[in-house]
Amino acid sequence: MSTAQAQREHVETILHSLDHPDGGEDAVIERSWRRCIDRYGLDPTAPSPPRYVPDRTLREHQDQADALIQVARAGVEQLYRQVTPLDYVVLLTDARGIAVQFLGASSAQYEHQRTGLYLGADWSEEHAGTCAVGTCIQERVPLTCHHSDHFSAHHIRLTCTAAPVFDPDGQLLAVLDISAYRSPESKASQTFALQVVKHYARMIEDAYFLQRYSGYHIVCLDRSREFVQINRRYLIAIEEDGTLLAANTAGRKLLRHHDLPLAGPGEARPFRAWNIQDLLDAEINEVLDIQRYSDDGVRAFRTHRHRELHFATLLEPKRRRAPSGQPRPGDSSLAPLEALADDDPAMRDTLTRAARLRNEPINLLVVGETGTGKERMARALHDSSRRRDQPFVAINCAAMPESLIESELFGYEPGSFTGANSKGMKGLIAQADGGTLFLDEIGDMPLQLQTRLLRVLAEQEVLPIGASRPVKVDLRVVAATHRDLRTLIDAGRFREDLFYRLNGASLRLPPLRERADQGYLIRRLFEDLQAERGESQSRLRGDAMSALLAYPWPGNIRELHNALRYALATCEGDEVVVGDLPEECISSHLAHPAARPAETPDGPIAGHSAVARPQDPLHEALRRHRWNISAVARELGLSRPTIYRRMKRLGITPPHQQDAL
Ligand SMILES: Nc1ncnc2c1ncn2[C@@H]1O[C@H](COP(=O)(O)OP(=O)(O)OP(=O)(O)O)[C@@H](O)[C@H]1O
Repeated sequence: MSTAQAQREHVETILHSLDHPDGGEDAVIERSWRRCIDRYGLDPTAPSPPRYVPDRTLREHQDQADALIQVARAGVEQLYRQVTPLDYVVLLTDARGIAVQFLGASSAQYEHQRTGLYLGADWSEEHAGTCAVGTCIQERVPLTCHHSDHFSAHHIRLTCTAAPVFDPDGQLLAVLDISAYRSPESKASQTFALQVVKHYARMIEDAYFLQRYSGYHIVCLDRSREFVQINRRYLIAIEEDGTLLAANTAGRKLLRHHDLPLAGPGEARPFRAWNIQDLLDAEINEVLDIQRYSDDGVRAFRTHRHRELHFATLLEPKRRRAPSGQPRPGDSSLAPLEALADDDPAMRDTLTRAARLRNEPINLLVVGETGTGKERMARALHDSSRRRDQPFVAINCAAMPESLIESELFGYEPGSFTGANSKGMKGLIAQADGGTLFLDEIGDMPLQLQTRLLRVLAEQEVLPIGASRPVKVDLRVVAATHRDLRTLIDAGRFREDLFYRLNGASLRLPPLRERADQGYLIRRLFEDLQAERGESQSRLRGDAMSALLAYPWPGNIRELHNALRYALATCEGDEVVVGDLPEECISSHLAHPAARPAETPDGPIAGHSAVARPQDPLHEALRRHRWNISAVARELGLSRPTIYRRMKRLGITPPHQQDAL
């Protein structure tokens, strides 16, 4: 049959089946065809060239799926090795159907790209019509979309089999797909493909689950004693007291079967409402001590509800906060990165990525608001990397006068321009040879220098001003910006090709106001300042700490740093108390935490004005205590002379003295 004839027949089949739905075994496909017509308004006869997202969008999708891609890598490669002799390619898409990982024979790259079986292709049903990935996303089930199951007549030579990968909350995370251009006519020929893809999707899902809950006890259950150690069918993560935290897909089914419905999409009951003892007829100690009380690390328990026999093993928690890029236990080289944060989830994700990337031969872009610690991150990356004994050279592209940037960066030969040093100068880029070049505020680099920098990065060599021969350099570049480089690119102020060179991967730093580990940062900054002042006696009293924690910090860690520096400089003795903090922190402490003075976005901390306003905290406290200086001193933790000094500085005169003036 000719292709045109096959396509015509295909369209007729679709239209006929929509008029006479039989709800048979291909009900999933029929539902999808109906969506294509009714919901997306697609036409099966219309040409449907593959749709690719732009490179930068692909990179965003890959960044978002990074944790999964890393975990899935070994599984995807293993699957590819199994199916490549049968001429399949392997795709991993995110939950929106964008292919974020692809493995296929490079000799057929043109065909892959033409068909859309390639990185960056959009296989959502809305765009591609009925297809394995898109329909799997809609239906949330493994399926094969074979030949004319595809909605578009242009896809009918393909056979594609996909299975969903769910995250521990039951949300769709990704879709794993294998596809081939040639296959037997019968759909039954793909039964084995379906089993294989389901198997690998489950392996990836479980690996992701184990990694995400590696800081907790994980109970592994199976109906067979022999298999529980190797199969680990049901995985349930629990707290020390048995509270249920999460379960893999099979585990969630098991719990539902025992009338313990868990919060998944659309389910109301929160996970933490249950305890492992609601499922198993066992004391929590018996579960946590499985290893101790059995020879082979396996114990049998019955379920409460159906008295079913299950065999259990237990995975012990690993250290909770270690970035997963940690190569071997006890590796102290990660300490500089580890020190940047405590238990803030966004920072932990960034640090995990940073740990993984620290020795990769790619350039990194650190993004975040002003003062969120971008330079600190660049330094920590350097100190954690194999380049740590080589130079770290930091350049602020915004602070350097434009006329100097070129010579500072690239250096110059003796006598190459008027005013130049007669001995010539080694540029900063060459000084960073072997180490890390940190380019801060890269968005402010003039366009003409961007072109030269691009050449340095592409060729790994630098041409000093006035020199005829370039000098080889071995660089790892970490660039940072608080600007949206994409907007600058669109405005023609930043070179897109340079952006891609610099953005081998990006690391995002959250603003201070969103960080959950503010207490940790305060303690660290306080210690740093003490070290800077060469002292170690001072301590931060509880009320000062509470005031700092309650203060609604904006995005900038530098403001917090300045507040502590001010407090250490003005405190009496070796204790910083709430009254030593800048006025606005005291004010916020005394009033409601939300009553925040007007912000000065990038400037220094406001509020050190020499003239007291009636709403100034000291003024307020004095009025509240009816000008009883001892009471105010007690509340602010300051001595009476300090209160008097501050009153003088702020020009505050008690009412009873005003008459005397
Ligand atoms: N994780 C951290 N732990 C302790 N101090 C930090 C941390 N991150 C930043 N700081 C401190 O906050 C201040 C600002 O940090 P840094 O200069 O690295 O920020 P930045 O984002 O590069 O700033 P800018 O946008 O102005 O260039 C510095 O005083 C730094 O020491």
